[in-house]
Amino acid sequence: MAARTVIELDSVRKAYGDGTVAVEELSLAVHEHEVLALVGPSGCGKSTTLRMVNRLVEPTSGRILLDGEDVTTTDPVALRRRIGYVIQNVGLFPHRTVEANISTVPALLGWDRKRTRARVGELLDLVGLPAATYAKRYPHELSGGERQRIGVARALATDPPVLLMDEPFGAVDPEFRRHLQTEFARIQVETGTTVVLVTHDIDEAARLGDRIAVLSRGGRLEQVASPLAVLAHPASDRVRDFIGDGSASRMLALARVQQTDLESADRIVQPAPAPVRLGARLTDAFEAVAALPGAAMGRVPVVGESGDVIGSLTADGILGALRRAADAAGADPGAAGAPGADAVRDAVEDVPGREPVV
Ligand SMILES: Nc1ncnc2c1ncn2[C@@H]1O[C@H](COP(=O)(O)OP(=O)(O)OP(=O)(O)O)[C@@H](O)[C@H]1O
Repeated sequence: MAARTVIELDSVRKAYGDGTVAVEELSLAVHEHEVLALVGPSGCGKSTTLRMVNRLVEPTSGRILLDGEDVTTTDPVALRRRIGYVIQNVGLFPHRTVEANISTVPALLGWDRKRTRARVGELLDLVGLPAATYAKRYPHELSGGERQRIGVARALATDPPVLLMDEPFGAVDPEFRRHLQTEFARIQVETGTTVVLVTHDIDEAARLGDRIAVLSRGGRLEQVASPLAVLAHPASDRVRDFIGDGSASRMLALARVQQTDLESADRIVQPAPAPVRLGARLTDAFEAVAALPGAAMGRVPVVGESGDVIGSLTADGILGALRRAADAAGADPGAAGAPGADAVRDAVEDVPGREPVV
């Protein structure tokens, strides 16, 4: 069954007062429960697009529908209660405690104290910051990453069906950013919230997005597809330029080890290296194969759900898996020069023990 469309942009255009065209004839549908990552170079209209959905910016022409209802005819205050909004640096109220910050919208909606307090506790648990420690703190008593998480908790307070996030992890250092991304992915799966995530970081988009929409300057939609399809088969030179190098490693992170990638377990050299699980990310399999000493002939055992060894994986198996992933994403993996195939070839080039790829 086709996913339900929650947000629909229909030929939306935004020209600012000074004549700058930020968004040009943009048509795009966001499906229920998905994370749609909106990416593109600086100034390509990502934030403008996001802010038109919750009416912080009014479109010049075109229509934006939320659950089939034209947002321009919806009361903006009522609209924003249905749409959570998280921005970089969060914008927490500095003189209010964490608890009061998260309670902002519930208070506007007239929730009683008991219900609000229970909800604050739930949300703090959800973002991994226990109420006993954090509820009474002020924003200046939190780290940047903690503030960011409170921003997410605040945006989710009334369980909005839609969450708009504008560079939500932009202000934190790379290592913690990764951690927040993992947390966010977990929370999104748990809540099922439909999310539009603006980022200029293709890795973040590939990691978190169910689909990626790539915009180019002037707010033109270049491609909207799954992360693998975008990485393996960029629709235009502008998309290819934006993705830049490194798409093989991103594809490794997105594809999984499947039964068809395996060879027999017979040739595993003893003592056997630590196994990889069927269904593991190719990144993990790649790292396991790359770490093998030469004597192991570049072969790791693969275990099934029961923990039994069901086969072995080599660098060529990983290459095959990447080609399959590229294939499934729409590229022609066999074609010389197909971006997926080239990227894959480069990715496995230095793995010890692999046969040369002909
Ligand atoms: N209020 C405004 N008045 C005039 N031009 C604006 C205004 N806001 C944004 N713009 C312009 O519209 C274009 C799109 O801006 P927008 O902020 O939507 O891009 P973006 O893709 O989110 O950029 P970034 O990644 O740098 O945040 C830019 O050229 C910007 O200068």
